[in-house]
Amino acid sequence: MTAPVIYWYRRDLRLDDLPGLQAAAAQGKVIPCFVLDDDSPGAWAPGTASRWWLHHSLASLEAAFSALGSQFVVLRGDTAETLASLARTTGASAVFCSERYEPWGRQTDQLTRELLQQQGVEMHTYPGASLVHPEALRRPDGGIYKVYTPFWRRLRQCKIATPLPAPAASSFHDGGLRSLASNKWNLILGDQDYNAAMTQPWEPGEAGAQRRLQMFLERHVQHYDAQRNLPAEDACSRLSPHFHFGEVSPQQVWHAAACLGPEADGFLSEVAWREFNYHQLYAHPTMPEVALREPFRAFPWSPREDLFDAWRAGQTGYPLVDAGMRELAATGFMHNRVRMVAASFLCKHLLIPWQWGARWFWDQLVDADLANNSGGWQWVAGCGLDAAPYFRVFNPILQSEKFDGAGAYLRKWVPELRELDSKQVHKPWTAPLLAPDYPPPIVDHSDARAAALAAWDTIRQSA
Ligand SMILES: Cc1cc2nc3c(=O)[nH]c(=O)nc-3n(C[C@H](O)[C@H](O)[C@H](O)COP(=O)(O)OP(=O)(O)OC[C@H]3O[C@@H](n4cnc5c(N)ncnc54)[C@H](O)[C@@H]3O)c2cc1C
Repeated sequence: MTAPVIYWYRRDLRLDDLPGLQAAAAQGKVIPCFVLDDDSPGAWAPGTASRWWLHHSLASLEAAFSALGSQFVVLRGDTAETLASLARTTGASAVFCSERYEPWGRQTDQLTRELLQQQGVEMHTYPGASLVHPEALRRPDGGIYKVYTPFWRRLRQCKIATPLPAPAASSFHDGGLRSLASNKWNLILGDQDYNAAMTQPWEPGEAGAQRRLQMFLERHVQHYDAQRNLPAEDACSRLSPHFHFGEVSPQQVWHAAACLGPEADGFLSEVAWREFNYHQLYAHPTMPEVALREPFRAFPWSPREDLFDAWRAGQTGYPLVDAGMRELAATGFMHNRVRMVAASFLCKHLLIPWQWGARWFWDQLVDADLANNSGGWQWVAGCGLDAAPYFRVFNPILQSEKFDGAGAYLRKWVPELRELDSKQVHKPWTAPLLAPDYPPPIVDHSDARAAALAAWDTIRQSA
C-alpha cells in the first residue's frame, strides 16, 4: 500500500486552488493537518482578533473535511517536532505545504524541513500567498521593485496561474487520528460580548470567502472606483481577512475580477498593493520593525502613553479618528481611508512611533497581515520605499468633511455625535452643548502639524 502524505495547512485554509494539495493527492492519501504553535512566530503570533478568525476558519475547514468523510487533524506543539511525530506515527512519506513569506515562517519552515529530512521525510513547498513569486517578478536590472506604479504595470503583463479544483474526496485519509477538539484550541480569548459583536459582519471560511467575492463582483465592483474612499458606503470587498487566511487565493480573485474587463481595474490595482507589500517583505524581512528609509530610523518620536491610550480608545476628540478606532474595536476591521487617517494621526499629530500603532492593529484587526500591516504603516509614516511624503500631514477634519460629508459613518461609530448637524459633526468643539460626553481634541491640529514638521526637519537633510 502506498504511504500516506501530510498536507500541512498554514495560511491557506481552503480546498480549492491549492497546488500543494493537488500534488499531495497525486502521491498518496492525504492527511490534512494544522499545527497550533504560538512560539514560532514570537512577537507576531496571531493577535486577539486574528485568533477569533482562525478559530472559526479552522472549524469551517474541519466541517468541510468531515463532509468529505475525512478528518482535519489539529495538533498543538512545536511545529517541527509535531509534524515529525505525526509523520512517524502515520508512516507518512512526505509533507506538502504552500510557501509563506513571513520571516519567522521561512525560518520555521527551514527547521521543519531539516528535522523531517533526518527521518527520511521530504518536505515539498508549492506556490503560496502571492500572485507571482517575489523571485519571479523583478525589475529589468534584477532588483526588487521599490515603486508601486512600475510594479503594477509589470504585474499586469504576468501570466497568472489558472485556479485549480479541489482534489476528489477519495484523496483524503478516512480518520481515526489523534486531533485536538475545537474547545481545546484555546484561540478565542476575551469576553463573550467581544465574540458576539465579531460574529455580526463576518463569515470565516472558504464558503464565506466565495460568497463575499461573488457578492462584491455582482453588486459593488462597478461602484468601487467612485466609492472606495467613502467609509459610510458598502463599496469595498472586505475580502482582506479571507485573503490573509488563504480562504480564497489571489489567483481566484484575479481571474474572477479580470474577466469583467476594465470596470475591475481599480479593484485589481488595490489587490496589487497587497502583492507589492508581499514582495517588499520578502526582500526586507525587518520591515515589520525597522523603517525601510534609513533616515527615519533616527526620527525624534516623543511618545506619551496617555495619548496612545486615548487613540486606542477612540477618545482623541477628532471624530474620524475615533470612529475608526471604535469600528476597529467592535468589528476587527477599519475602512482603508480611515486606517490612513487614524494611523497618520498617531505618527504625526501624536508623534508616537508607527511601530506602536502597527502592534495595536496587529492585535485588533481580523485581517492583521505582516506584509500589509507593516507596509500600510510605513506608507503612512513616510518611511516606506514608496510612501506618502512625511510633510503631507493628513488634516483629520478635512478628511472627514471630504469622505464622510453627511457624517453617517461618524454618527454610526461615535453615538455621542448624533445630535450634531452635518457641519458640526466634523468639529464637535463648535457645539459642545450638543455632544457633552464627547472629549475635546487631545491636541490642537495646527500646533501638532507644526510639531510634526519640526520633528521631520531634524532628519530632512538625509531623508
Ligand atoms: C495603517 C494601515 C494598516 C493596514 N493593515 C492591513 C493589514 O494588516 N492587513 C491587510 O490586509 N491590509 C491592511 N491595510 C491595507 C488596507 O487597509 C486593507 O487591505 C483594506 O482596507 C481591506 O479592505 P477590503 O478587503 O475591503 O479592501 P478592497 O478595497 O476591497 O481591496 C481588495 C483587496 O486588495 C488588498 N488591498 C486593498 N488596499 C490595500 C492596501 N492599501 N495595501 C495592501 N493591500 C490592499 C487587500 O487584500 C484587499 O482585501 C492597512 C492599511 C493601512 C493604511
